Amino acid sequence: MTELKNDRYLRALLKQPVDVTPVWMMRQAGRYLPEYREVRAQAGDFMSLCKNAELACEVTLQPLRRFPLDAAILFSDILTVPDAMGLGLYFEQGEGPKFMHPVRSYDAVAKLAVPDPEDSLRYVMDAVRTIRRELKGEVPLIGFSGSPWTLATYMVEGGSSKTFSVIKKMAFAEPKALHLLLDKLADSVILYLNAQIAAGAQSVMIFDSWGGALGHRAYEEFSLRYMAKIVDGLTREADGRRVPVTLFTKGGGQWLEKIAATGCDALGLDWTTNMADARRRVGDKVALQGNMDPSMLYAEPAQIRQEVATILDEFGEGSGHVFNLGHGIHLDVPPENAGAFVSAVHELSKPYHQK
Ligand SMILES: Cc1c2[nH]c(c1CCC(=O)O)Cc1[nH]c(c(CCC(=O)O)c1C)Cc1[nH]c(c(CCC(=O)O)c1C)Cc1[nH]c(c(C)c1CCC(=O)O)C2
Repeated sequence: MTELKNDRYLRALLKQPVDVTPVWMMRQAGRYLPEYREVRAQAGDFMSLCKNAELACEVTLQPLRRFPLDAAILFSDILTVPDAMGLGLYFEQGEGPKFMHPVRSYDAVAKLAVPDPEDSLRYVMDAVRTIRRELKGEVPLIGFSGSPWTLATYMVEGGSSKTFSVIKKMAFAEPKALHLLLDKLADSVILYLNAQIAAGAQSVMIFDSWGGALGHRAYEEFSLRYMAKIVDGLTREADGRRVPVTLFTKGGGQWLEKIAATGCDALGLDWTTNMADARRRVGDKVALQGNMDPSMLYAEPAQIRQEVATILDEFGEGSGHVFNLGHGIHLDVPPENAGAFVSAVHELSKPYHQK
């Protein structure tokens, strides 16, 4: 195995000393980069890009050529898992992801099988292996998955939703069906992430993008419980190093203590949470990732720099902070502004690591 040249992202997740605060951006590979749009056009559609290991590797590396990011994230999607379960994923222009066969009854859930990651999801593992090889130890590679609840929202609703009325109806009128679905998804995600780790992912992140749509008791019952099951089932060491796990519930600020108690290594924060409060509440247990509002990247570089300075100051001295946006980068952000963000984190964070 090639030695890792820059490991500050992994070190910060384990709260080990670093020289500067590491930074990466959710959705750092994507449509805001002209070079991505070019490769995407070459591939045809988005899923063909995900299924081509060489092209998926190419777009993973694109943002790293432009900016001194401290981690690469696998180019893929959370919806590969339900697709492998046979739901027929497709993307409608301008409307986001859709499923041909949504799952809406106990019987439909009972028929779903847990996918073998080295079979129907082999293209993802091939992408991980290719990216690891091409990274040549420059920075660590992050693998990822959706949370069972977030995956289930797409599978039951049939696509994106604003109200989540179909899945909430299932949650409260037919809870047995939803629990069976969430349990199968948790098993699928454990196999999927462990296969990514075996293929070379050095850290994994679980995106619970829609956990914040649940009430506080429902969040524990339908989302947190299944993420905890996944944390318990994950391989936590590879190549003689710990494989840190980050849980990100968007809109989950009120549940930080409970999320930290799952045994994960780090929490992803969106921009609605104050970093100083978060550190006070859970900073002795877990590292924190986040949390600039992605819309701040529309501002002038000087203002972006000021916002970075404020968030660094909120976190304060010492390790345990991975800088990021509070959610994915918007597709119409000028790439130069993303560059100003990344440089600001490295330049302004030095004094916080000098003890
Ligand atoms: C909810 C969710 C999805 N996918 C994902 C989530 C969880 C994170 C979040 O909350 O944003 C996760 C995801 N999707 C993608 C990544 C790649 C890695 C990265 O750079 O962070 C990751 C980590 C690529 C992508 N996934 C998608 C794109 C755009 C595809 C394109 O090129 O047209 C990319 C770069 C497609 C996708 N896939 C999904 C949506 C809502 C969309 C956007 C649809 C649209 O805007 O048309 C589902």
